[in-house]
Amino acid sequence: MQDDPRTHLAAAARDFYARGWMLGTAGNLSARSDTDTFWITASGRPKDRLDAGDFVLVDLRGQVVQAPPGRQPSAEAAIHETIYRHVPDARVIFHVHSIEANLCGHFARQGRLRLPPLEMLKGLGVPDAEPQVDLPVFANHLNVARIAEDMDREFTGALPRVPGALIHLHGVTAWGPDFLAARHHLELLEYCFRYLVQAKILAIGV
Ligand SMILES: CSCCC(=O)C(=O)COP(=O)(O)O
Ligand SMILES: [Zn+2]
Repeated sequence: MQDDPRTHLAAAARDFYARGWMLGTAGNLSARSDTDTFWITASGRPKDRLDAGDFVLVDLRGQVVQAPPGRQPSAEAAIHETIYRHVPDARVIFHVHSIEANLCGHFARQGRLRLPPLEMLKGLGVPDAEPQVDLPVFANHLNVARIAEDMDREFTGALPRVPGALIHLHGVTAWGPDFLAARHHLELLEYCFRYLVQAKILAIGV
């Protein structure tokens, strides 16, 4: 049970809820199970109290493989599928709704958010001395399939240099090869967002 991905996902959700990133059932988390399937949070569940009955096993074509009674996969499972199909080393995906991520969408230009050139970017796999790195920003759509299609098109051209993406006025998604790396990537992106918001308030050019 200790190594059940659902245990790790529930613990991550409690942590993110406590940080104010998954309030009011917002967000969804997933982890690859084997080559073709992943566990994802069921839709509409409170993220501070998930248990094994709050996860659905789906395959990379969106088919439900195993679901507890009355549970549907996250409405945003198609976004997770798209990332798993394109990013071979993504095995854990965290999607959360923080205030700072949503404010930073307003700083994006032409579907890109320039990240601040901080030392912290090394933790996102950018070791450059003077980094100029953009995070992809996707339009939000009521029809989640459209977001996934936009992401599929973009990632078919090139994968983002950092393991994450923003959906405007919605939230951020970060991924990694394991639970710890995915959490670090999410924390580092959220740190960048807080920095950008503070820099704007202080009128510091980034
Ligand atoms: C109140 S959050 C609105 C839906 C959303 O964006 C989200 O992340 C949660 O959707 P889910 O179906 O995974 O519960
Ligand atoms: Zn969402």
